[in-house]
Amino acid sequence: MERCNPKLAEIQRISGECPVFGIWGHEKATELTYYGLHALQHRGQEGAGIVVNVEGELKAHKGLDLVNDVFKDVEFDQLQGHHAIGHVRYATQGQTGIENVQPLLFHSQTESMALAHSGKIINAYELRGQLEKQGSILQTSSDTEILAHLIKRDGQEINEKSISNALNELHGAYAYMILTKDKMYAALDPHGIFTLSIGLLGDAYVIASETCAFDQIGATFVRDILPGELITIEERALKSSRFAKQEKRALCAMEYVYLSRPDSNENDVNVHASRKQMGKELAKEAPAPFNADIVIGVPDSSISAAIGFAEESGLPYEMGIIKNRYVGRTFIKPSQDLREQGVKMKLSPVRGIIEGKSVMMIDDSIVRGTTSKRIVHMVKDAGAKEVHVRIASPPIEHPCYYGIDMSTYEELIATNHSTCEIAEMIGADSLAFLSEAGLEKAIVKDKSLNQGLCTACMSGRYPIDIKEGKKSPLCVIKD
Ligand SMILES: O=P(O)(O)OC[C@H]1O[C@H](OP(=O)(O)OP(=O)(O)O)[C@H](O)[C@@H]1O
Ligand SMILES: NC(=O)CC[C@H](N)C(=O)O
Ligand code: SF4
Ligand SMILES: [Mg+2]
Repeated sequence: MERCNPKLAEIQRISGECPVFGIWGHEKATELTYYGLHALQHRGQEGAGIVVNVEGELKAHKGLDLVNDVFKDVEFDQLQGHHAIGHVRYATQGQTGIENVQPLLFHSQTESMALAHSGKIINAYELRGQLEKQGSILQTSSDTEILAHLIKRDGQEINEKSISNALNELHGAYAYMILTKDKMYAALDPHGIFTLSIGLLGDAYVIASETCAFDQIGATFVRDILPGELITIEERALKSSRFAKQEKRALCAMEYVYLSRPDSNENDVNVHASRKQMGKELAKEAPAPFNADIVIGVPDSSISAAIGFAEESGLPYEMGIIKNRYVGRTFIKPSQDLREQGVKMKLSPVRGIIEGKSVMMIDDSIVRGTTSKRIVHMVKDAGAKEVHVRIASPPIEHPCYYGIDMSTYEELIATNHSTCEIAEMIGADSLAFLSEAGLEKAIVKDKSLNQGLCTACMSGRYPIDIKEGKKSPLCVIKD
C-alpha cells in the first residue's frame, strides 16, 4: 500500500449498461414492465420506454426522463397487452436524443419488431458503413438499431435463424430483447459481459438485467441466460438455443463494485454480500491506522463495503455523510459539469459525528476523482481531524469499450497518477485501493464455480478484442 501525506493539489477529473426488462403472458404486462423499470432506474436516467404487444400490434411509449415522469400521464388501461419489453437508457453510443430512446420500434409490410439493448457494439461503425452501402437508411445514431437491419437484411423473416445470424456479426458486449407480434426473444453475448436472468410470475415469463426487478414485481428467479444463448418465448413455451458457443465468461466486475443494486444476485452471488467482503479484504490489505476513530461510507454504493471494513477493523461504522435522495447517481451523468454539480447537491457531512475524529472514509471506486475530491474536503471542513480514504476496488486505469461510461484514458484519474498523487489531489491523509486478487476473492465464492470476470478497466486485460472500438469514431459519443 502506498501511503502519502499530501497537500491539496488541483486536478482535472462512471455509468453503465442500460437495463432491459420483458414480460410474456400477463394481462398487466405494461404496468409490470413499468414497475420492473423502476427497480432498474439506477442503471440509467436519460430516457425510458415500453413497447407493448396489444393483440398483435406493437405500441410504444417513450420519453427523455426518469421512468416515473415518462409514464406519469399514461393510463395503463389504455396501453394494456399481454407481452411487453422496456428499457431505461444511459447512452454509450449516439446522443441523448428521443430518437435513441429504446425500445426502438420498426415496421415493415410483413411484421413489426421492437428492440431493447444493453451494452456496446464495438464494430458498430463498420457495420453501419456496410449497411449504408447496401441501401439502409438508419434512423438513430445509437448502435442498437444495427441489429434490426442485420436481421431484416435481404427481406428475411424475423426468426431464430435470422436473429442468430445477425448476432454473430456483432462484436462487443450485449444483452438484447426483441418483441414481435407473436414472440419474445432474449440473447446474451458469448462472453456474458453482463447478466440477463429468467423469472416466473405465475405462468408469465419475465426477463431482466438484474434480479431486483423480479423482487419488485413478485416474480421468482428461475435461472440466468447463458453467454451465447438465445431464448425464444411463444405462447406458453420457452425454448433455448445457441447462436454462438460460450467463450470464457467475463462478467463485468464493476457490476459488483458499483453498477448493480445490493439486493440483486449476479451469477448466483449477492451484490451486497460481495461488496461487504470487498470491504473486509480491503481492511486486511490496507488496515486503518492505530488512531482511527470511525468508519464512514460514501452513499450509496459504498455502504456495504464500509460496513465490511468496519466489521473487519473492529471500528464503529457511523453515518458520517448523508445523501439527498432526490439527486441521481453522479457517475451516470452525461457530462463532467453535471457530475460535479450532482456531487455538490447530493452529499452532506454529519458534523456532529465527524467533528474531531480521525475518519476512515470508504468508497467503492475512484473513476474521475470528482466524488472523493469533494467529499474529503467536505468532511475536513466539517471538523474531521484526519481523513484516510480506502477504495474497495483497484485503480481504474483503462477505458471500458463494453458499455460502461469510462471510454477515454484522459478522463481516468488513475491512468496518469500514482496512488500518492491521487491522495494529494483529493486531499486525503492516506489512500489505498483493494488489489485485483482481493476483489476476485470477494466476488468469487466458490473457485470451482467461477466462470470468470472482466477486470479490463483495472488490469488492461480485455476479454473481447477492442481494435475496432479504438478506431471507431462512434466511440466518441457525447458532448
Ligand atoms: O471518481 P468519480 O468519477 O467521482 O466516480 C466514482 C464515484 O461515482 C460513483 O458514485 P455515484 O454518485 O455515481 O453513485 P452512488 O450514489 O451509487 O454511490 C461511485 O460510487 C463513486 O462514489
Ligand atoms: N448503456 C447502454 O447499455 C446503452 C445501449 C446503447 N449502446 C445506447 O447507447 O443506447
Ligand atoms: S472494462 Fe471494466 S467496466 Fe467494462 S465490462 Fe470490463 S470490468 Fe466492466
Ligand atoms: Mg458513489
